[in-house]
Amino acid sequence: MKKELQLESIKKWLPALRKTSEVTQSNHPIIISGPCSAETESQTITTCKQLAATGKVHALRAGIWKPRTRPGQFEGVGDIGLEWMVNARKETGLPITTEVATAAHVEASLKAGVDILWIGARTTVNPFSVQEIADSLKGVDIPVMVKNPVNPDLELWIGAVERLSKAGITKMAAIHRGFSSFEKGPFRNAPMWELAIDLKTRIPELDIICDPSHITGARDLISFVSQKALDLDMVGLMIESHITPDAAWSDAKQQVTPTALSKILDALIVRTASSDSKSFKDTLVALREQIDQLDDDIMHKLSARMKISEKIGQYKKENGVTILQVNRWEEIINTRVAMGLAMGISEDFSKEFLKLVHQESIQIQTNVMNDALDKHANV
Ligand SMILES: C=C(O[C@@H]1C=C(C(=O)O)C=C[C@H]1O)C(=O)O
Repeated sequence: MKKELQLESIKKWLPALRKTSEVTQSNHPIIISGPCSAETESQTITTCKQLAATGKVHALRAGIWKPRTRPGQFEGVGDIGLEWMVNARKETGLPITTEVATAAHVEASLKAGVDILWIGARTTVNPFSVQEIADSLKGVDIPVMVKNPVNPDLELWIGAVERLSKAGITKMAAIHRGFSSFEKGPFRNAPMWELAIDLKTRIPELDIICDPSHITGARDLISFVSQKALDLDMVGLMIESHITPDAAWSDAKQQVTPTALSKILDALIVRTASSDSKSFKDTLVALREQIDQLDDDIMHKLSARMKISEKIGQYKKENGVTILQVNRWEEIINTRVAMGLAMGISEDFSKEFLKLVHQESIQIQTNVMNDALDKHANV
């Protein structure tokens, strides 16, 4: 059972940032950019000025306190960096945002007049830290963005939003930066888009921004992930930029120059969440009716399959035969995957889908074998 959300009102504040740039169309993504870390005053200010000159950036970011995996790496310049950011705002007129991980960071950022705060993935993961930040923000009306936790736990992500909401923060957004995974894939952090989709479903009023820099960890892949984020109706992108990315003191591989950022943004296709065209709507309705019918068929077939599995379970019980039948299962996987491939269904999808069906089938037979009183208990 999903727990009821403990949220006060969430106000949409990100769209108002559009007026800070030349790109003001209502569906255009909100772009937040700036260096991974503020390194020197000139690096910070020059990067920010070049970003502002593109006319495509709505807010400036820079890390001042950097959580690093191992000690001995560059851990940020500390409070002095806030002054540089404030100067960057003065030079560009753009709002500034930085990451806070402790009450002391919040205090320093508020004192300096930072416009927007964000909570990083390594902080969202820890309810003590999130609560400390929430407590330090009581009575303060500042926008806060919450990155997903490093592990794929939607409840932790939602929990952080709830803690801030209970502290009275109303201007919030989520940042999707991907999830650490043991198995290394093509990206630095696995996007696991389904978690962002689940968050959007659970809290529709919470805007989501994508952070393709941290998902990819590689500048060449940023365009691809950015486009996907827009096509999943995310409202904006946070992309790291640096005047000389290869010489950056942190995350060199994923930063881009302001010029490269501008090119990435120009190439993005911005689509709208809906269309007013009558013929589009009519066609969509007709196609969705076909999907409804097919889903109806699929659900009936699944139900029929589970009923047969239940019968098999009963029969196995009477004959003292085990539930799991590996040979039969292997045969099913092999034949269905081949069938799927011939029909244009990917191997990954067929395998995942069949695994779920098998799990449920085993569960049903387990219930039969054990005469489980509660048929829904996962025993
Ligand atoms: C249904 C059976 O039991 C299990 C479930 C299977 C299925 O859902 O297709 C296949 C093999 C068994 O692991 C069976 O033995 O046929």
